[in-house]
Amino acid sequence: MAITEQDLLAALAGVKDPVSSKPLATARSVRNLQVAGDSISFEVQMDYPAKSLVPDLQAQLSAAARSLAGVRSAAVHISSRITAQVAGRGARLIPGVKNIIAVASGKGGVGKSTTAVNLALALSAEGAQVGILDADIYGPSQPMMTGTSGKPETRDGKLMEPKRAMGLQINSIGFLVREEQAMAWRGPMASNALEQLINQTRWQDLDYLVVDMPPGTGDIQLTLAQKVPLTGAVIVTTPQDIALLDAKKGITMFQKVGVPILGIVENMAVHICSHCGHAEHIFGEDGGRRLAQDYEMPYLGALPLALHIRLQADSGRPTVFAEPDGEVARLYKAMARQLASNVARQAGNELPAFPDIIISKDT
Ligand SMILES: Nc1ncnc2c1ncn2[C@@H]1O[C@H](COP(=O)(O)OP(=O)(O)OP(=O)(O)O)[C@@H](O)[C@H]1O
Repeated sequence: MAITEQDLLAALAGVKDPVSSKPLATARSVRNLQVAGDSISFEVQMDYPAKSLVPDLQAQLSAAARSLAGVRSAAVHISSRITAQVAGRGARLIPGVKNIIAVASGKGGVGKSTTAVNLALALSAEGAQVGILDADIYGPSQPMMTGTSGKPETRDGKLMEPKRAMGLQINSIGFLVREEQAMAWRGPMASNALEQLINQTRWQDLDYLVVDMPPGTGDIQLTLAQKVPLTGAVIVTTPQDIALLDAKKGITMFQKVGVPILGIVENMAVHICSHCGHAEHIFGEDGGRRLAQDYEMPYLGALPLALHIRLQADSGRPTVFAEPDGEVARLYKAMARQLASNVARQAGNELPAFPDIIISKDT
Protein backbone atom coordinates (compact mmCIF):
# COMPACT_ATOMS: atom_id res chain seq x y z
CA MET A 1 0.00 0.00 0.00
CA ALA A 2 1.42 3.37 -0.96
CA ILE A 3 0.35 6.21 1.27
CA THR A 4 2.06 9.52 0.91
CA GLU A 5 2.30 12.29 3.45
CA GLN A 6 -0.05 14.33 1.22
CA ASP A 7 -2.70 11.58 1.41
CA LEU A 8 -2.33 11.50 5.16
CA LEU A 9 -2.51 15.28 5.56
CA ALA A 10 -5.67 15.39 3.42
CA ALA A 11 -7.27 12.69 5.59
CA LEU A 12 -6.33 14.50 8.81
CA ALA A 13 -7.43 17.96 7.67
CA GLY A 14 -10.65 17.83 9.68
CA VAL A 15 -8.85 17.41 13.04
CA LYS A 16 -8.36 20.90 14.41
CA ASP A 17 -5.90 22.35 16.88
CA PRO A 18 -8.18 23.10 19.86
CA VAL A 19 -6.64 26.55 20.39
CA SER A 20 -6.21 27.88 16.87
CA SER A 21 -8.97 25.83 15.17
CA LYS A 22 -6.56 25.30 12.28
CA PRO A 23 -5.64 21.78 11.11
CA LEU A 24 -3.47 20.10 13.75
CA ALA A 25 -1.58 18.04 11.20
CA THR A 26 0.49 20.08 8.76
CA ALA A 27 3.54 19.43 6.62
CA ARG A 28 5.62 20.83 9.50
CA SER A 29 3.94 19.02 12.37
CA VAL A 30 3.56 15.51 10.93
CA ARG A 31 6.66 13.34 10.81
CA ASN A 32 7.94 9.82 10.66
CA LEU A 33 5.10 8.25 8.65
CA GLN A 34 5.58 4.46 8.58
CA VAL A 35 3.47 2.10 6.54
CA ALA A 36 3.45 -1.68 7.17
CA GLY A 37 0.71 -3.58 5.36
CA ASP A 38 -2.62 -2.11 6.48
CA SER A 39 -1.10 -0.47 9.56
CA ILE A 40 0.38 2.98 9.66
CA SER A 41 2.03 5.02 12.36
CA PHE A 42 3.03 8.67 12.48
CA GLU A 43 3.96 11.44 14.90
CA VAL A 44 2.43 14.87 15.34
CA GLN A 45 4.47 17.55 17.02
CA MET A 46 2.60 20.41 18.71
CA ASP A 47 4.29 23.68 19.61
CA TYR A 48 2.68 24.06 23.02
CA PRO A 49 2.18 21.61 25.90
CA ALA A 50 -1.24 19.92 25.83
CA LYS A 51 -0.94 16.67 27.78
CA SER A 52 -4.54 16.67 28.94
CA LEU A 53 -5.78 16.78 25.33
CA VAL A 54 -3.48 14.07 23.97
CA PRO A 55 -5.77 11.02 24.40
CA ASP A 56 -8.67 12.77 22.65
CA LEU A 57 -6.52 14.19 19.84
CA GLN A 58 -4.84 10.82 19.33
CA ALA A 59 -8.25 9.15 18.99
CA GLN A 60 -9.43 11.79 16.50
CA LEU A 61 -6.26 11.57 14.38
CA SER A 62 -6.28 7.79 14.41
CA ALA A 63 -9.94 7.64 13.34
CA ALA A 64 -9.29 10.18 10.56
CA ALA A 65 -6.25 8.21 9.32
CA ARG A 66 -8.28 5.02 9.25
CA SER A 67 -10.60 6.68 6.72
CA LEU A 68 -7.79 6.24 4.16
CA ALA A 69 -8.43 3.35 1.78
CA GLY A 70 -6.54 0.24 2.92
CA VAL A 71 -5.67 1.53 6.41
CA ARG A 72 -7.04 -0.61 9.23
CA SER A 73 -4.98 0.60 12.13
CA ALA A 74 -3.22 3.89 12.78
CA ALA A 75 -0.94 4.51 15.74
CA VAL A 76 -0.39 8.19 16.54
CA HIS A 77 2.24 9.65 18.82
CA ILE A 78 1.74 13.28 19.89
CA SER A 79 4.57 15.28 21.40
CA SER A 80 5.23 18.95 22.12
CA ARG A 81 8.33 20.89 21.23
CA ILE A 82 8.55 24.29 22.86
CA THR A 83 10.96 26.71 21.27
CA ALA A 84 12.54 29.84 22.65
CA GLN A 85 10.96 33.12 21.69
CA VAL A 86 11.94 36.57 22.84
CA ALA A 87 10.28 39.84 22.06
CA GLY A 88 12.27 41.13 19.10
CA ARG A 89 14.36 43.69 20.87
CA GLY A 90 17.67 41.95 20.53
CA ALA A 91 17.52 41.10 24.21
CA ARG A 92 19.79 38.29 25.31
CA LEU A 93 18.28 35.12 26.70
CA ILE A 94 18.69 34.01 30.28
CA PRO A 95 20.59 30.71 30.48
CA GLY A 96 18.29 27.76 31.10
CA VAL A 97 15.10 29.62 30.15
CA LYS A 98 13.28 29.48 26.80
CA ASN A 99 10.40 31.87 27.41
CA ILE A 100 9.71 34.45 30.08
CA ILE A 101 6.11 35.38 30.76
CA ALA A 102 5.31 38.34 33.02
CA VAL A 103 2.06 38.15 34.95
CA ALA A 104 1.08 41.70 35.77
CA SER A 105 -1.79 43.81 37.04
CA GLY A 106 -2.37 47.53 37.01
CA LYS A 107 -3.67 47.39 40.57
CA GLY A 108 -2.96 45.33 43.70
CA GLY A 109 -5.18 42.61 45.08
CA VAL A 110 -6.81 41.45 41.83
CA GLY A 111 -5.35 37.94 42.17
CA LYS A 112 -2.18 38.31 40.09
CA SER A 113 -0.08 36.00 42.30
CA THR A 114 -2.83 33.38 42.54
CA THR A 115 -3.18 33.46 38.76
CA ALA A 116 0.59 33.33 38.23
CA VAL A 117 1.13 30.23 40.37
CA ASN A 118 -1.91 28.40 39.03
CA LEU A 119 -0.93 29.17 35.43
CA ALA A 120 2.60 27.93 36.18
CA LEU A 121 1.20 24.71 37.66
CA ALA A 122 -1.19 24.33 34.72
CA LEU A 123 1.66 24.70 32.19
CA SER A 124 3.57 22.10 34.19
CA ALA A 125 0.54 19.76 34.29
CA GLU A 126 0.32 20.06 30.51
CA GLY A 127 3.87 18.74 30.29
CA ALA A 128 6.20 21.77 30.31
CA GLN A 129 9.19 22.51 32.54
CA VAL A 130 8.18 25.61 34.47
CA GLY A 131 9.69 28.05 36.94
CA ILE A 132 8.16 30.88 38.89
CA LEU A 133 9.98 34.02 39.86
CA ASP A 134 8.31 36.14 42.49
CA ALA A 135 9.34 39.72 41.75
CA ASP A 136 6.59 41.31 43.82
CA ILE A 137 8.65 43.43 46.18
CA TYR A 138 5.53 44.97 47.71
CA GLY A 139 4.23 41.66 49.01
CA PRO A 140 5.91 38.49 47.81
CA SER A 141 3.25 35.77 48.05
CA GLN A 142 4.92 32.84 46.28
CA PRO A 143 6.72 31.50 49.39
CA MET A 144 3.31 31.11 51.04
CA MET A 145 1.52 29.93 47.91
CA THR A 146 4.15 27.28 47.14
CA GLY A 147 4.93 26.37 50.77
CA THR A 148 8.60 27.32 50.41
CA SER A 149 10.88 29.35 52.68
CA GLY A 150 14.48 30.06 53.68
CA LYS A 151 17.42 31.57 51.84
CA PRO A 152 18.23 29.87 48.52
CA GLU A 153 21.31 27.63 48.55
CA THR A 154 24.29 28.23 46.33
CA ARG A 155 26.88 25.77 45.03
CA ASP A 156 29.41 28.19 43.61
CA GLY A 157 28.79 31.26 45.74
CA LYS A 158 27.44 33.07 42.65
CA LEU A 159 24.23 31.49 41.46
CA MET A 160 21.21 30.71 43.62
CA GLU A 161 19.63 27.28 43.35
CA PRO A 162 15.88 27.60 42.79
CA LYS A 163 13.70 25.91 45.38
CA ARG A 164 11.52 23.09 44.12
CA ALA A 165 7.91 22.38 44.96
CA MET A 166 5.01 20.77 43.08
CA GLY A 167 7.26 20.27 40.05
CA LEU A 168 8.13 23.99 39.81
CA GLN A 169 11.48 25.76 40.18
CA ILE A 170 10.95 28.76 42.44
CA ASN A 171 12.80 31.87 43.52
CA SER A 172 11.33 34.83 45.34
CA ILE A 173 12.46 38.23 46.53
CA GLY A 174 10.73 37.08 49.73
CA PHE A 175 13.47 34.47 50.33
CA LEU A 176 16.11 37.18 50.35
CA VAL A 177 14.83 40.26 52.14
CA ARG A 178 12.19 41.26 54.63
CA GLU A 179 9.07 42.82 53.13
CA GLU A 180 9.45 46.15 55.00
CA GLN A 181 13.02 46.40 53.71
CA ALA A 182 12.05 45.73 50.10
CA MET A 183 9.15 48.17 50.23
CA ALA A 184 11.47 50.96 51.33
CA TRP A 185 13.64 50.55 48.23
CA ARG A 186 13.54 53.25 45.65
CA GLY A 187 13.21 52.46 41.95
CA PRO A 188 16.82 51.70 40.92
CA MET A 189 17.53 49.62 44.04
CA ALA A 190 14.43 47.52 43.52
CA SER A 191 15.02 46.92 39.84
CA ASN A 192 18.70 46.03 40.43
CA ALA A 193 17.67 43.50 43.07
CA LEU A 194 15.07 42.01 40.75
CA GLU A 195 17.49 41.85 37.85
CA GLN A 196 19.92 39.96 40.05
CA LEU A 197 17.20 37.62 41.14
CA ILE A 198 16.31 36.75 37.59
CA ASN A 199 19.86 36.52 36.22
CA GLN A 200 21.56 34.89 39.19
CA THR A 201 19.32 31.89 39.63
CA ARG A 202 20.41 28.56 38.17
CA TRP A 203 17.20 27.90 36.22
CA GLN A 204 17.33 24.44 34.72
CA ASP A 205 15.90 23.69 31.28
CA LEU A 206 12.79 25.79 31.67
CA ASP A 207 10.28 26.01 28.85
CA TYR A 208 8.55 28.86 30.67
CA LEU A 209 9.57 31.14 33.50
CA VAL A 210 6.51 32.88 34.94
CA VAL A 211 7.34 36.21 36.59
CA ASP A 212 4.93 37.42 39.28
CA MET A 213 5.43 41.18 38.73
CA PRO A 214 4.97 43.91 41.33
CA PRO A 215 1.45 45.34 40.90
CA GLY A 216 1.12 48.75 39.27
CA THR A 217 2.62 50.63 36.38
CA GLY A 218 5.32 52.76 37.98
CA ASP A 219 9.05 53.07 37.33
CA ILE A 220 9.95 49.71 38.86
CA GLN A 221 7.53 47.83 36.65
CA LEU A 222 8.60 49.78 33.58
CA THR A 223 12.30 49.11 34.25
CA LEU A 224 11.62 45.41 34.81
CA ALA A 225 9.65 45.21 31.59
CA GLN A 226 12.60 46.81 29.79
CA LYS A 227 15.45 44.92 31.42
CA VAL A 228 14.07 41.40 31.44
CA PRO A 229 13.92 39.73 28.01
CA LEU A 230 10.20 39.07 28.26
CA THR A 231 8.48 36.95 25.65
CA GLY A 232 5.26 38.69 26.61
CA ALA A 233 2.89 39.62 29.40
CA VAL A 234 -0.39 38.41 30.83
CA ILE A 235 -2.60 41.07 32.40
CA VAL A 236 -4.83 40.04 35.28
CA THR A 237 -7.87 42.16 36.06
CA THR A 238 -11.21 41.93 37.80
CA PRO A 239 -14.30 42.95 35.81
CA GLN A 240 -14.63 46.09 37.97
CA ASP A 241 -14.37 49.49 36.23
CA ILE A 242 -11.48 50.78 38.32
CA ALA A 243 -9.43 47.59 37.90
CA LEU A 244 -10.05 47.71 34.17
CA LEU A 245 -8.83 51.27 34.03
CA ASP A 246 -5.61 50.17 35.73
CA ALA A 247 -5.34 47.13 33.45
CA LYS A 248 -5.41 49.54 30.48
CA LYS A 249 -2.45 51.39 32.01
CA GLY A 250 -0.65 48.04 32.29
CA ILE A 251 -1.31 47.27 28.64
CA THR A 252 -0.03 50.69 27.60
CA MET A 253 3.12 50.24 29.69
CA PHE A 254 4.06 46.96 28.02
CA GLN A 255 3.19 48.31 24.59
CA LYS A 256 5.47 51.30 25.18
CA VAL A 257 8.44 48.98 25.64
CA GLY A 258 7.44 46.62 22.82
CA VAL A 259 6.42 43.65 24.99
CA PRO A 260 3.50 41.77 23.41
CA ILE A 261 0.39 41.10 25.49
CA LEU A 262 -0.16 37.34 25.45
CA GLY A 263 -3.54 37.48 27.07
CA ILE A 264 -5.98 38.99 29.53
CA VAL A 265 -7.30 37.00 32.48
CA GLU A 266 -10.48 38.06 34.19
CA ASN A 267 -10.25 37.01 37.83
CA MET A 268 -13.08 36.90 40.39
CA ALA A 269 -15.50 37.18 37.49
CA VAL A 270 -18.50 35.67 39.21
CA HIS A 271 -19.21 34.57 42.77
CA ILE A 272 -20.81 31.17 43.17
CA CYS A 273 -22.36 30.80 46.62
CA SER A 274 -20.87 27.68 48.23
CA HIS A 275 -24.23 26.99 49.96
CA CYS A 276 -26.88 27.52 47.31
CA GLY A 277 -24.88 27.71 44.04
CA HIS A 278 -26.32 31.14 43.20
CA ALA A 279 -24.09 33.07 40.77
CA GLU A 280 -23.51 36.77 41.45
CA HIS A 281 -21.38 39.18 39.42
CA ILE A 282 -19.92 41.05 42.39
CA PHE A 283 -17.35 43.02 40.39
CA GLY A 284 -19.49 43.55 37.27
CA GLU A 285 -19.83 41.33 34.23
CA ASP A 286 -17.60 40.53 31.25
CA GLY A 287 -15.30 43.55 31.71
CA GLY A 288 -12.13 41.60 30.88
CA ARG A 289 -13.63 40.17 27.73
CA ARG A 290 -14.69 43.65 26.55
CA LEU A 291 -11.26 45.05 27.41
CA ALA A 292 -9.62 42.33 25.31
CA GLN A 293 -12.01 43.05 22.44
CA ASP A 294 -11.46 46.82 22.59
CA TYR A 295 -7.67 46.40 22.51
CA GLU A 296 -7.77 43.45 20.08
CA MET A 297 -5.93 41.23 22.51
CA PRO A 298 -6.29 37.55 23.32
CA TYR A 299 -8.79 36.87 26.09
CA LEU A 300 -7.61 33.83 28.03
CA GLY A 301 -10.78 33.41 30.07
CA ALA A 302 -12.45 34.08 33.41
CA LEU A 303 -12.11 32.56 36.86
CA PRO A 304 -14.81 32.57 39.50
CA LEU A 305 -14.46 34.19 42.92
CA ALA A 306 -14.42 31.00 44.93
CA LEU A 307 -13.51 30.40 48.56
CA HIS A 308 -11.50 27.26 47.79
CA ILE A 309 -9.23 29.16 45.32
CA ARG A 310 -8.24 31.46 48.18
CA LEU A 311 -7.95 28.77 50.84
CA GLN A 312 -5.85 26.50 48.63
CA ALA A 313 -3.51 29.24 47.38
CA ASP A 314 -3.06 30.66 50.86
CA SER A 315 -2.22 27.25 52.31
CA GLY A 316 0.55 26.41 49.84
CA ARG A 317 -1.44 24.03 47.65
CA PRO A 318 -2.92 26.11 44.81
CA THR A 319 -6.05 24.74 43.15
CA VAL A 320 -4.37 23.23 40.06
CA PHE A 321 -2.21 21.14 42.42
CA ALA A 322 -4.84 20.47 45.10
CA GLU A 323 -7.67 19.52 42.74
CA PRO A 324 -6.02 18.77 39.40
CA ASP A 325 -9.18 17.29 37.90
CA GLY A 326 -11.60 19.92 39.21
CA GLU A 327 -13.49 22.51 37.20
CA VAL A 328 -11.22 25.40 38.23
CA ALA A 329 -8.06 23.43 37.30
CA ARG A 330 -9.70 22.72 33.94
CA LEU A 331 -10.16 26.49 33.42
CA TYR A 332 -6.53 27.24 34.34
CA LYS A 333 -5.26 24.46 32.05
CA ALA A 334 -7.31 25.77 29.12
CA MET A 335 -5.87 29.25 29.77
CA ALA A 336 -2.36 27.83 30.02
CA ARG A 337 -2.65 26.02 26.67
CA GLN A 338 -3.92 29.14 24.97
CA LEU A 339 -1.19 31.21 26.58
CA ALA A 340 1.50 28.74 25.48
CA SER A 341 0.07 28.66 21.98
CA ASN A 342 0.20 32.47 21.91
CA VAL A 343 3.84 32.26 23.02
CA ALA A 344 4.56 29.94 20.10
CA ARG A 345 2.80 32.39 17.76
CA GLN A 346 5.48 34.95 18.66
CA ALA A 347 7.72 32.97 16.29
CA GLY A 348 9.82 35.09 14.04
CA ASN A 349 10.25 37.70 16.73
CA GLU A 350 13.23 35.93 18.22
CA LEU A 351 15.78 37.62 16.05
CA PRO A 352 15.91 41.30 15.23
CA ALA A 353 15.65 41.90 11.50
CA PHE A 354 19.16 42.51 10.25
CA PRO A 355 19.77 43.69 6.70
CA ASP A 356 21.75 41.20 4.57
CA ILE A 357 25.32 42.34 4.29
CA ILE A 358 27.03 41.26 1.12
CA ILE A 359 30.77 41.64 0.90
CA SER A 360 31.98 41.68 -2.65
CA LYS A 361 35.39 42.32 -4.19
CA ASP A 362 33.83 44.03 -7.23
CA THR A 363 32.50 47.20 -5.57
N1 LIG B 1 -10.48 33.71 42.02
C1 LIG B 1 -10.31 33.90 43.34
N2 LIG B 1 -11.27 33.51 44.23
C2 LIG B 1 -11.10 33.72 45.56
N3 LIG B 1 -10.05 34.30 46.11
C3 LIG B 1 -9.07 34.71 45.28
C4 LIG B 1 -9.14 34.53 43.86
N4 LIG B 1 -8.00 35.03 43.31
C5 LIG B 1 -7.27 35.49 44.34
N5 LIG B 1 -7.89 35.31 45.52
C6 LIG B 1 -7.44 35.69 46.85
O1 LIG B 1 -7.36 37.12 46.90
C7 LIG B 1 -6.22 37.54 47.66
C8 LIG B 1 -5.32 38.42 46.77
O2 LIG B 1 -4.83 37.59 45.73
P1 LIG B 1 -3.34 37.71 45.18
O3 LIG B 1 -2.38 37.80 46.31
O4 LIG B 1 -3.18 36.66 44.16
O5 LIG B 1 -3.49 39.12 44.49
P2 LIG B 1 -2.36 40.06 43.87
O6 LIG B 1 -3.03 40.79 42.77
O7 LIG B 1 -1.16 39.28 43.57
O8 LIG B 1 -2.10 40.99 45.08
P3 LIG B 1 -0.81 41.92 45.42
O9 LIG B 1 -1.34 43.28 45.38
O10 LIG B 1 -0.41 41.47 46.79
O11 LIG B 1 0.24 41.65 44.40
C9 LIG B 1 -5.53 36.28 48.14
O12 LIG B 1 -5.94 35.98 49.45
C10 LIG B 1 -6.03 35.20 47.18
O13 LIG B 1 -6.07 33.92 47.77
